[in-house]
Amino acid sequence: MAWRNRRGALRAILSGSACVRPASVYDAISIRIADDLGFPLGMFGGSVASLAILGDPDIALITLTELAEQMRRMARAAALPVLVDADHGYGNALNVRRTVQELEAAGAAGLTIEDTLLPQAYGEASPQLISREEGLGKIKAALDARLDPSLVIVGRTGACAITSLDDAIDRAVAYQAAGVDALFFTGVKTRPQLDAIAAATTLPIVLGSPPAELTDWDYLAAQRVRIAVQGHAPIAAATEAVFNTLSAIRNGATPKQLTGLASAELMDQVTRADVVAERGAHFLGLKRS
Ligand SMILES: O=C([O-])CC(=O)C(=O)O
Ligand SMILES: [Mg+2]
Repeated sequence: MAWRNRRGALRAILSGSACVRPASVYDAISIRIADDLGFPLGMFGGSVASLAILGDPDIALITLTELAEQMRRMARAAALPVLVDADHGYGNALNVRRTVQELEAAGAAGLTIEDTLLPQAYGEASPQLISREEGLGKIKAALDARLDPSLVIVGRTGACAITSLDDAIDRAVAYQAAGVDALFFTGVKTRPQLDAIAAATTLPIVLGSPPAELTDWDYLAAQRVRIAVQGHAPIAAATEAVFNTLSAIRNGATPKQLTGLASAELMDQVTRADVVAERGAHFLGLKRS
């Protein structure tokens, strides 16, 4: 089955020896561009899902149905494997099971479940974690829900930035023992922190948007970091482009005066115009121009 190939490709990254920098993807066009540019992996962040679908910041207003539908659209548009940020799994451990089922059916190659308390708690300005026990229950539920054993389940902890490095390691060791395929850490700031994490665990590591001190890919690879997320610049670039284009039009520019637009060739490429024309000829009796 085609999904299995994508999941196999993500597994090959995790079991390889290099540190991959995924493309931040969020819709059908962005995943096709990432695929055409030769990225080996797409990352569908919860923050960009919120932006692309709701135009909202990353505050857990998005629903599982909306996330899964967007993943389905991307999986249809390109075969690039996608690692989905499934946040806290959209509820408790039983909701996590449902989240895994929906994202698996939508064609995700893998997904991450994190231990951040979401949505934000009443009266708490700074992020909180759920307990280690509840986090572990969610991870076990995620593993239990998987029908295709090749679907990659990543246990993610934000403890480094919220509680402590020791807590992050403690949680990761528990997720590892439960059987996750990889460990995702956010908030790791220094080499000694990463060294300690790598020494205490054995699974492949995913790092969320690492700081400058952690951008030597060979060093990261040597610490078993297989995926280093690079933020989500493409949707910011797209927002700037739409803003500039609409500003110019609003200020009186004619279509010919606009700059920074995709060429006709690029638009044909992202819409797979050749393939569509081929199908039109085969199935609809259309003459190719
Ligand atoms: O997935 C990432 O790169 C970080 C994250 O949690 C998000 O953007 O929602
Ligand atoms: Mg997120």
